[in-house]
Amino acid sequence: MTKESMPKIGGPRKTVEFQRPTVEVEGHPLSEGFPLHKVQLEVQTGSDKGKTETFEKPVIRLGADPLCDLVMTDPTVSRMHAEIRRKGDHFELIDLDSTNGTFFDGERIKSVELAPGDGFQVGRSLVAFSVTTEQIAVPVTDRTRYGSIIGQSQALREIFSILDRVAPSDLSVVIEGETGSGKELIAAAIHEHSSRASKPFVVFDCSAFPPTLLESELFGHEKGAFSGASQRHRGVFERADGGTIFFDELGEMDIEFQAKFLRVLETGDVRRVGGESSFTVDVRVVAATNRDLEDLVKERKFRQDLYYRLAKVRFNLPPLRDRPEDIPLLADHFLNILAGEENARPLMTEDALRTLQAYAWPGNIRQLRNVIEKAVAMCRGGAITAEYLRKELNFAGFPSQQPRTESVALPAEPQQTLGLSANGRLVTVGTEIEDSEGEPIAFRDAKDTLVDKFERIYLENLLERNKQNVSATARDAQIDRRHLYRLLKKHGLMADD
Ligand SMILES: Nc1ncnc2c1ncn2[C@@H]1O[C@H](COP(=O)(O)OP(=O)(O)OP(=O)(O)O)[C@@H](O)[C@H]1O
Repeated sequence: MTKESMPKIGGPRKTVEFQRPTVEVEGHPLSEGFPLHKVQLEVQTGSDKGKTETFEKPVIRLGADPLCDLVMTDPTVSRMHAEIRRKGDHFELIDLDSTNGTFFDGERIKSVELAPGDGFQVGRSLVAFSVTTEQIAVPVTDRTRYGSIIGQSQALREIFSILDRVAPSDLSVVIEGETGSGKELIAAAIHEHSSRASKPFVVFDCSAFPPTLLESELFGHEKGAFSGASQRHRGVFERADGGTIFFDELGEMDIEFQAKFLRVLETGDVRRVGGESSFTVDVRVVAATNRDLEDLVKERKFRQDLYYRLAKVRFNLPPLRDRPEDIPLLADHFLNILAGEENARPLMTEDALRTLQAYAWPGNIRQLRNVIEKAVAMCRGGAITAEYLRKELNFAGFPSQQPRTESVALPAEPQQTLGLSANGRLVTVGTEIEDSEGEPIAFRDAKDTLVDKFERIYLENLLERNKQNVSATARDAQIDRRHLYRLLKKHGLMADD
């Protein structure tokens, strides 16, 4: 390694520009506030005439029972008479087998879709239904924890604030972020903080099934529906009824299948493969992707209507290297949970912590956890030192494994280079700030170019070291094999098939 490319660990850290996470709620940036939809019910006739209440809940129950949300004294109203359910953008009025019935447009109904401005009748009382939308400013919370998600960076605290609002609603959520950055953990926390918490949370990896199997995996199949279908199979939607489905790697879902998927999301009606009739399910959807879905939509690899249906709330979860402030808390948390007994917990020196904060973490928090797990075993009861970590993180001797040098993304010194030494080669990647026309390059574009170059060099070298063995390369890089395949394809290092 040349002197120039030696990392300066423990030196003063220059300020790296804080990148706000992109958080959009129903297409509006969070900075414009959070649109909160409230349902308003006004009783217009009968003994409760004039009673007006607003609700934020996904299910509003009307009846004579004091446990109902809108409690009515009209003697023709049953104890649990009817309920209004929010289903994504829609609202449904459902009669709960009341004695005197629920009426809409003069007809007794079992269930009907309600639009703002509609009126309906429970027993003899007429009720007006409306929806109000308020823009609510979302302050950044002081909390450093949301369920089991830990972090104190401004990015995470903003996300905690929005989760506070979003989790109890039934809004579908799309989380974008690199592998290992905590997308599944956020999905699980959303479920745990919703009224669905006691119902199933089912994870479905869209990249794990070929297009031909997607339908039977998601919707189930009847016995004999196709050769090999020796039993009736309950699909993911059926198993998750009442709960939440987390669709991981959503960007990988076969485009042909997306129309069917969207139909089920819109209607809640599922038909098993080979089945004669359909049944209704009620699920909330949280999805994750490490690709930019908007780009996929532009490239016509992802349906726009499905994107709009799912991305009611969209988070961009920043990679760990962009939120080093989270590392001390995360390191402490992992030391606590991984050390077992207190006296087995090694100390972490300040220099060691700074080393962790200077490192680029291609495998994000998953990799941090793995490194600490190993350190706990190796340094049992002693100290985790910067020296140990440097060795450990340099173990493969590859570029990304080097702790970050101060020359990365330093706005004041734009022409500095990131020296990457691998297999005796010195690779220099410029952090250009101007294009060939002399026009400034946006921070994001410059960073993407640099990261692309880095990914390619890193993968080429690691593959070479592992004699092109993909499994070994994924293991050394501490990334998921499927993610590695995608990166290899992206950089043309592997044939498409
Ligand atoms: N903020 C956090 N606090 C505590 N643990 C975290 C945090 N973020 C991630 N983790 C832990 O890091 C590991 C990886 O997280 P997770 O599986 O949620 O990432 P992911 O983005 O879904 O990854 P992939 O894209 O590869 O599926 C898990 O063990 C998770 O518990």
